[in-house]
Amino acid sequence: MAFPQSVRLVEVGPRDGLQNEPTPIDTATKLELIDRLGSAGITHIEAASFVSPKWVPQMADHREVMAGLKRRPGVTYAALTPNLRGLEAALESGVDEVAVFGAASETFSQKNINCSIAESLERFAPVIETAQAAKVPVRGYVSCTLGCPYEGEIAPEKVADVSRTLFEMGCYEISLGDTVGVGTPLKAKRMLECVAGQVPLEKLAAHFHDTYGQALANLYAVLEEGIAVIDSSVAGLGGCPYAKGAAGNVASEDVIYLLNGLGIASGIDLDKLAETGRWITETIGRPNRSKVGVALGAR
Ligand SMILES: CC(C)(COP(=O)([O-])OP(=O)([O-])OC[C@H]1O[C@@H](n2cnc3c(N)ncnc32)[C@H](O)[C@@H]1OP(=O)([O-])[O-])[C@@H](O)C(=O)NCCC(=O)NCCSC(=O)C[C@@](C)(O)CC(=O)[O-]
Repeated sequence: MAFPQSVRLVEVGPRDGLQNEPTPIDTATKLELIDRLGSAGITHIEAASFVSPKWVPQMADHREVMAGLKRRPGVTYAALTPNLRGLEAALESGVDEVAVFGAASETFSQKNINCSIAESLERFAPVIETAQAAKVPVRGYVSCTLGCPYEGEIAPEKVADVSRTLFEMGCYEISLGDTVGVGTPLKAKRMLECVAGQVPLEKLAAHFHDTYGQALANLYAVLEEGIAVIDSSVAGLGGCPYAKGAAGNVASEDVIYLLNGLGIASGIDLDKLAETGRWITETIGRPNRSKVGVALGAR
């Protein structure tokens, strides 16, 4: 395979990036972040998560976030919906797209959504059907594709199995999560090859965390295989509440710098994005984990 000509960036900072923050972040800050990301040219933003506020308190203002969006034409505002209750609330809030999130690890599934993989798929079936009836596209996440914080190694065949099931159930795209950021390039390539044997490559996305500093190298490996959708988080914000020690997603700024160097189009203004990364990290008092963002800020 060859590199894709263009990549669609799915910005998950307002959701994955903020969901694990220990101190409350006000809705106005989340809304300004989303607006700035849109102004930098990002066309796909995961804005909220309709999960239980007992499980993830930081996402409790999902309705207020959706209601307060300054919607930009051409931008998709998406949200996570783990069950029918979350979906119904998301649809009432006018969401453009929803996502169900499963795992390739039984233990992670239990810790994250309190059910087995099989039970999660049963739970997602009516979510997908109802969303489709409302003409709202559904994305499917698979966590722990390159390793699990509880079980260690995960067989690529297991990842392929869950991915195929979600795809056949009606998810239009499957996002492959290296939830704990333990992957390395060859492993990422092999996992992708295995999954692409079951789900068309153009329906797959890479969602890599950067705990071990391998995320950009892993992305390069899967870009070479033709992956054309990448999830990332501005300033590398984030971490999963149910994957202790996991760092944030690969930083969006670093991904765009890599893509620019490869001549792969993204339509994103790197300077505006980097400025947004510096603004949000200063506002919430977090280190900026984008090397590109820090370097551009120092010029
Ligand atoms: C799925 C559940 C709800 C099951 O949780 P449960 O306890 O099994 O379900 P339940 O039906 O018994 O509900 C428990 C409580 O939550 C309420 N509840 C139930 N559903 C909702 C809802 N939709 N919205 C608001 N409230 C809800 C429900 O009413 C009840 O409240 P109580 O009666 O105790 O007062 C729970 O486990 C949960 O919310 N988990 C979310 C975990 C999460 O958000 N994790 C982070 C996102 S995944 C991720 O980051 C990975 C990803 C996607 O980025 C990819 C990667 O990197 O790998």
